[in-house]
Amino acid sequence: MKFYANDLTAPGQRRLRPAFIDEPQFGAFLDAFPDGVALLETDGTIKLVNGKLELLLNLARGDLVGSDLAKHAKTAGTLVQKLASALRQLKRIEVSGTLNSQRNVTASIGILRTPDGGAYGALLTMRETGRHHRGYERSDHFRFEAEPLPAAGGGGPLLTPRLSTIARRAATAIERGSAVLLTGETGTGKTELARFIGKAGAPDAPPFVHVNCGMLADAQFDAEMFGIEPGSALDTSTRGKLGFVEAADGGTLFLDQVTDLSPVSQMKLVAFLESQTFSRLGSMQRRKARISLVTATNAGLPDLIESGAFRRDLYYRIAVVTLELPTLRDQPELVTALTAHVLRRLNAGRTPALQLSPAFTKRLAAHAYPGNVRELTNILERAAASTEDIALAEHFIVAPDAAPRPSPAPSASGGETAPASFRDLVQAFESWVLEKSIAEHGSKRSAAKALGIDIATLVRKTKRTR
Ligand SMILES: Nc1ncnc2c1ncn2[C@@H]1O[C@H](COP(=O)(O)OP(=O)(O)OP(=O)(O)O)[C@@H](O)[C@H]1O
Repeated sequence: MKFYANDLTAPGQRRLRPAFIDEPQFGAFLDAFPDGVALLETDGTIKLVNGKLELLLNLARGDLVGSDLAKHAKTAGTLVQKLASALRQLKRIEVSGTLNSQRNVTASIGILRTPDGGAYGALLTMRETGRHHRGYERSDHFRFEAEPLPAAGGGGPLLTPRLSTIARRAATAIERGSAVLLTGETGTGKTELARFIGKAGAPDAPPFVHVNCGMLADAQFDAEMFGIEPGSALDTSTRGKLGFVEAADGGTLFLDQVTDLSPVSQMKLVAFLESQTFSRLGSMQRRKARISLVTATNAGLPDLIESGAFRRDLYYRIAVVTLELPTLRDQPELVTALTAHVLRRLNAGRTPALQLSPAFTKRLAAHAYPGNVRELTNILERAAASTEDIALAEHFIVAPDAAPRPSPAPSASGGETAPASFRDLVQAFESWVLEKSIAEHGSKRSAAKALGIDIATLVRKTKRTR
């Protein structure tokens, strides 16, 4: 069987043989490949693509077949342009890069030749090497060389013995296919740890998809989590949409602030976790998801479950292994190590270098850090911004949010200041109630529910009181 035919319109040139392309078994054969594959004419016309390539490029088969490969560089990414120009020059090429679908790939163009050396087509292959979801924030990986705390594998979080044990337990649970729930106060490093155990950012790492559940409105839940089928009635872009679950396939789905999900979204999440399958919006096809599930919250889960704000059945599914991260005030060795680490970063390229006075260091050691690691970093960054060289006690500035709050009801005697108006007093009291409730319940959504007001009202009122 010949895979090519002489082109009648251009004698001497060969083209991919149509009969071969049209074989239905051949399409099924290509679809069975785990990598993206396409067959092309030497002029760049795409003749055949498999399902994996559609997914990688986030383009529908109908848009690809019959079109010029170069045409898709804008939508799919500049890497496609490199492949197209290599094909135009009939050159073999292998390139790596990130596509606009946020997938990291290695792709190649191989030229198909007849026994006499004439080119008659090309084979494009594309292999995924790891990916991150759009909107996902990559935090810097820390390289901490100083003793006594090692950074995980030369990058990732600084690990105290307690954090190391937690990381090990989490990794073992993930290996065994158990869902891991990370709890702990804000800024204790739940996200940092989730990234570490999910190997996020490492070369050739499996996908790690970070979903901030507080940003997932009910109306967008299905489209964001499960995606939109390309070409379906719901697909306004005609290219479909890659959902978080599909993007995490083969890697980790990290649901941050999972307690911020509304009851309806919680119910949908239970259904997905129960069946481990999902359908893209606009498609009936059930798809299997192979994901490791890691969730996190800084809210008091037992109270949320007790009050009915968080579904008990969802809790049992996500909390197969629950690990609580210790606070910074419980790990003085982490304060020392992080301080050295952050100072090194701040002093890179800074002259004169920032130094900490004994008084400043003493305050660092004595502080309670309600905002944990995030707060320590902020305190050091504030000091760096407020002094040229030496951070003195006066440069130890705690943000108003973390400082002890003044009494909500100003004294009626007024003292030296003018008495506040009734409206101001009411607003001050209201803001105190709201902030206390948010701190107690761990999220604005849960606080709104507990107070019996809707989330929009709460957000509006907290903005007004800032
Ligand atoms: N052990 C650690 N080593 C180095 N940096 C850390 C460590 N723990 C936390 N951090 C840094 O502190 C900041 C806050 O950490 P992270 O976002 O992981 O906290 P969190 O527990 O997820 O907070 P929240 O509950 O508010 O979402 C980040 O910049 C993170 O990189």
